[in-house]
Amino acid sequence: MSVLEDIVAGVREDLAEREAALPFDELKRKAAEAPAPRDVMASLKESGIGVIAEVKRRSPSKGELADIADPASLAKDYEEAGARVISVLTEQRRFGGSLADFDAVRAAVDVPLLRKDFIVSPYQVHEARLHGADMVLLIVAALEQNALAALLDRVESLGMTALVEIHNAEEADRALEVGAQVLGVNARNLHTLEVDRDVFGRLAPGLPMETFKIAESGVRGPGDLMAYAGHGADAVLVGEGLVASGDPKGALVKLVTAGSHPACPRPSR
Ligand SMILES: O=C(O)c1ccccc1NCC(=O)[C@H](O)[C@H](O)COP(=O)(O)O
Repeated sequence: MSVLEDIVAGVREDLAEREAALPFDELKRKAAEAPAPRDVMASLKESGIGVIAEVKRRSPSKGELADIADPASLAKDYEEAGARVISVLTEQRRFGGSLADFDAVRAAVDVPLLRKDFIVSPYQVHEARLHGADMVLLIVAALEQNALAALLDRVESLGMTALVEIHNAEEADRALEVGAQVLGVNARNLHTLEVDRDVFGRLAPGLPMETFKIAESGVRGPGDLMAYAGHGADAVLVGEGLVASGDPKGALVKLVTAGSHPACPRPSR
């Protein structure tokens, strides 16, 4: 079983428990009453290279990353430092995240929030909405094509933005076929868990100019952000480089400053 299959199997087990506790129809009814989603693209398209800052406790590749006693306080630091979007991992078994973390962050900040999880069912999309998500991650490698199309449609029909994650040209084709407009190129190989920052530079030239391109994983400092920007990234998504830095707010300020510096390459549209 690959790492991804293993994670998804656990996600499905946990999901079954939540579905038993709160039936889908009831969840949908409640989610429909949630405040409207924020405009993620308006935030991401502000000038410069935006930073999506992640609340990430641990990971399959690195184990324990940071003891985040107060995710709300971390998120406030991210907001003050200029995060365009805050990503909150809600997968429990391998990342130590939770919907409780998401709720704490939602209550603390006003910036758009990304629910970062392994989404395999419409239930999780409505659940994200119920908890105040504005953006939802869809990982192409974790989904059959029909499911990818249906989930993308579901996310958009609820007024949220889908971040469609790809790792290679075949996944890029699949994402484009279903009409994805916001593409996350993840440098982390889901089989080996190794990070290869060159993946973005290899894939980006083949992606339509009008798509919004987010470089995910491997940003450890301003140099990595600048390099991704040089290859056409519109934004970067950063977890470990912030939470394991010892000074997440300071580390994010450095990235945000680099992303808005006149010397930082800008995507040409
Ligand atoms: O982070 C992992 O080890 C991992 C393993 C398997 C699937 C996904 C994984 N990470 C999810 C992410 O996409 C990252 O949290 C995100 O891109 C930030 O990466 P980083 O800045 O390198 O922490």
